[in-house]
Amino acid sequence: MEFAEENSFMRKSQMAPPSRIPSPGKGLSEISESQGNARSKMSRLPAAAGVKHRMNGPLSEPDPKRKTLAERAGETRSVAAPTPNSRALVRTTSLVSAGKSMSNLGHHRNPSFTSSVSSSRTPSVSSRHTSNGSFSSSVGPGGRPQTSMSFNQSTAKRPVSGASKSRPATAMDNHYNDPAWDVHNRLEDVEAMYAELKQSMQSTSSERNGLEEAVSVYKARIAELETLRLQLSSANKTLQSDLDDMKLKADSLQQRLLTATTSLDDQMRAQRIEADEAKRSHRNEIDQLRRDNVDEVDRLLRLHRDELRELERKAAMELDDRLREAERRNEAKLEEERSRRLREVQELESKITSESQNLDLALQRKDREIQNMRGEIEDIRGELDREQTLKSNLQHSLDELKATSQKTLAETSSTIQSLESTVASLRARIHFLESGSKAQSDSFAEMEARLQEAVKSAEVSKQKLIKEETLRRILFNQVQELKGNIRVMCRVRPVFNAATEGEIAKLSYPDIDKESKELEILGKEEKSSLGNITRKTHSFTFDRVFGPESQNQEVFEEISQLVQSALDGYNVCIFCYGQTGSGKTHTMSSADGMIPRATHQIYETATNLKEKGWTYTMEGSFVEVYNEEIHDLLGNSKDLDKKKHEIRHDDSKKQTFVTGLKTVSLDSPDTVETMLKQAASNRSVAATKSNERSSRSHSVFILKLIGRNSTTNETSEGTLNLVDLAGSERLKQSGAEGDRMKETQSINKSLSCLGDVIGALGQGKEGAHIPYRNSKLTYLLQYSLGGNSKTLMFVMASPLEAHLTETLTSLKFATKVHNTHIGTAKKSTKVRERSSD
Ligand SMILES: Nc1ncnc2c1ncn2[C@@H]1O[C@H](COP(=O)(O)OP(=O)(O)OP(=O)(O)O)[C@@H](O)[C@H]1O
Repeated sequence: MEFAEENSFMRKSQMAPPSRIPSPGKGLSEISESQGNARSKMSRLPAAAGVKHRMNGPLSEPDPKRKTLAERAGETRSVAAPTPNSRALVRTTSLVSAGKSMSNLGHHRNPSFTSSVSSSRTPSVSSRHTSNGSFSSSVGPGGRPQTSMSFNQSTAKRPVSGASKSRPATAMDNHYNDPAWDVHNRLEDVEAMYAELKQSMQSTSSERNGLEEAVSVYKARIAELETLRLQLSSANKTLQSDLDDMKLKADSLQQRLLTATTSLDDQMRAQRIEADEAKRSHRNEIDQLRRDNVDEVDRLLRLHRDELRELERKAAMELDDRLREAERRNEAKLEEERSRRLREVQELESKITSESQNLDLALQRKDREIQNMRGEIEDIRGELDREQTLKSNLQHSLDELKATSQKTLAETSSTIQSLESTVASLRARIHFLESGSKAQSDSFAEMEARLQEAVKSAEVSKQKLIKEETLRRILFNQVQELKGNIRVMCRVRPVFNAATEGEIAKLSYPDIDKESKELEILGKEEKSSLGNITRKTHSFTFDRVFGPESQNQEVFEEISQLVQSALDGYNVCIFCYGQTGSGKTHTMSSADGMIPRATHQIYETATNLKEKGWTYTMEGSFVEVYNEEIHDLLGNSKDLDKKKHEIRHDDSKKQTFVTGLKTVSLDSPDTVETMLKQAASNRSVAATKSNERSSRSHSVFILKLIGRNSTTNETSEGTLNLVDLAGSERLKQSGAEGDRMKETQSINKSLSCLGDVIGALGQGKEGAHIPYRNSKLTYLLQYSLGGNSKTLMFVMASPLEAHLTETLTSLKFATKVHNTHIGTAKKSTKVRERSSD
């Protein structure tokens, strides 16, 4: 706003800039000077015609060398005011000039003043012209416009002018020379001229007064303008100082802006660093959290599994205990009861025996008594017969005897009755004893019912276990997915003989005491353009790094979870990648390598899963991919390089078959050993034909696991592929020729295709083309790479300096694979390099 006002002020002041206003003083002095010049020139000019030209010159055409009024406006005013004389001398021209100036001024400043001046000037000029015209017509034939000044000069200077001698004769000269010169008339003329001149003088003086008045007005105007100029210059100064201030302010503002920008940059940099730091720490926290989660889930799973196992064990033990206890109790009870019953039976038997003996004795006695009685009766009858005569006498005795025998008979029958009742009571006793064994059988039934109950609760526990198993499978798969569907682990083989194997590379394991995920390798010496020798430290991070001391057992612990995934119905691929002699075969197919360990685990787990309703069938096949051809390592060794095998895919079931391949049903862990031996022998037969077959071909052990749960009707089909890749150093086409060249090209092609497939899978684009068909190896593993399948790559590293370049190449390839994530997101890592002198 301040600026705008100042600018408007400037604009206003420019409307009448001092430089454009003709300074009256200047104008006057200018005219005076020009008049003076004209005068001096006139004095030198020979002809009046020349005077006319010079008189008009300054008025009509300003000398181009002279400074303009505007230029002079800035100069110090040193011109002296014109003297009255000079004013008088130049008044005519001054009038014209002043008139013009005033006219100009008037145009710009004071129209009223201009009109007054011009109105007063015009008649005067016209009268002057008239007089000049009449004068000139009277004094010269040229009719030149003569000024009073020129007239005076010419009249004053004529007699003494040297120029008269040379100048051409004028009318005047003729008059002088004319003898008929009429002095009287001439005097009259002169008087008339004088009167006219006087009149002219008067009018001139009135004009002069007007002019003076104009000059005073003009001076006032000058003073005003001077004040204005001073004001303007002070305003200018103020503006200048304001401008300087503003410049200073602008400078300081610029400085502050610069400082602010720098500090903003610093702040932004600091914030960016902070953000990076926060991001890094956030990422670390997430990783830590994920790891913690995985550990926690692992721990929970372990706990859960332990608990389940404990529960199962407890339930089984409890069941066993209860059964045993029940049995024991029943047995004891039974034994007790039996012995009691036996005792009772024995007692009864002994009782019965003794009673029957008593009865027998009594019967014998009674029999004897009866015999005796019968003898007696016989005796009596004989006596009766003998004493029949003595009948009357003896009749009485006979009656008595009869009565006695009847009494004895009654007694005997009562004894028999009592014996019969004893037998009946004994029978009742036996019956009672028989009813005791019924109670026993009731207790058996009760025990049976309890047993059934226990069996039922065992069945419920079993169902619970089956459900828990399904849940475990889901949770387990989630844990595996959290760990990433593609994992890369590194294993460094030990140095076998430091004396013969040469220099050992500088490998270090920075976090060996913590997570064992990092590996650092000091690279080869490099010479810079300045001649400095440096060695780069290459840092790698994988899911796990196994040092030279690691054993196959330790390595297997890391992959056992993936083996479990195969049992749970997922496709799993475990690769070994690295140069020849780096330990691929040792890790994969040695006696305690991953293949035998995996199959052992599968047998064990499958057995444990039986009680959860799962039954598994396992089929194994072992193939070799050599020169882009499939060979059956379990087939006849003679057919190894001859028989053609084709890969076929069942897209609906997402399964792969190889035609003409021998498949072995693995019903015991020993079958695997036999299988591995046969594969190794087939390879060694092939090795006689072209050296080192194992390092020139890929071997793939395929284990198909088909599970069925009779309780839940669930099924699962998983495949475990254990792949021992060809030596990666063959990627170098180092002068290989013939068969070797073909092998090299095949290995090169299949390994780069494997990288391409993993890379394409890692991009995770739905429906994107995955180049499985580009090599036999990737085509064979089509359904075991990508999708829900899980992949683990072991990168094998040699610890020798001589193998350093190959080792670094392998580790860089593995890092690329590690940075790929299939299915679930995972942490990305980089190969870090730092130089050291
Ligand atoms: N971690 C290890 N511990 C002990 N010995 C090992 C280890 N790694 C490798 N070896 C031994 O080193 C030798 C070479 O290993 P191996 O044959 O496994 O290498 P490779 O990478 O399979 O080679 P190729 O590509 O020729 O098959 C073998 O004698 C093996 O037993």
